Amino acid sequence: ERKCILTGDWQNDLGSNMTISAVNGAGQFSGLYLTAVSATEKPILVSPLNGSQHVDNLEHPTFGFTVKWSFSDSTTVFVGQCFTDDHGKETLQTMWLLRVKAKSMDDNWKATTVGTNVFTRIKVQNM
Ligand SMILES: O=C(CCCC[C@@H]1SC[C@@H]2NC(=O)N[C@@H]21)NCCc1cc([N+](=O)[O-])ccc1O
Repeated sequence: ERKCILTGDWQNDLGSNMTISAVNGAGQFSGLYLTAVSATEKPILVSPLNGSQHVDNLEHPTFGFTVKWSFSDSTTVFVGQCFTDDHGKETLQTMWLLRVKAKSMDDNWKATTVGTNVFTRIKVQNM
């Protein structure tokens, strides 16, 4: 009964922020991701994301998206589900895979890390 469309601004437990644009009829979306943490010394920059969510049954839809990091040769894919509590508060429960560029095939085994992130909506303070 409570709908969860991913459009809007989100923050996760690491303090990273993401803005998801309009979700089209097919459930596809794009957006921007500003990570609060990184595993590289390079300056962190806003990075593009693309993904899709289920829109057939909007109750607690699953989704996935890919962040192509603009400041390092690495990629993260997030997959998860949107949950809405009895007060209408939405959370995104996700797991991610971060793939870094291995120097050689010998280093391929250690090039992917996994983790979880929970996102909540950033409420825009009204004046
Ligand atoms: O750090 C990044 C980009 C930001 C990832 C932020 C993550 S995404 C999941 C989690 N959730 C969230 O919000 N932020 C974090 N790329 C790896 C850099 C790197 C490291 C090594 N190395 O360590 O060897 C080698 C080559 C490399 O290119």
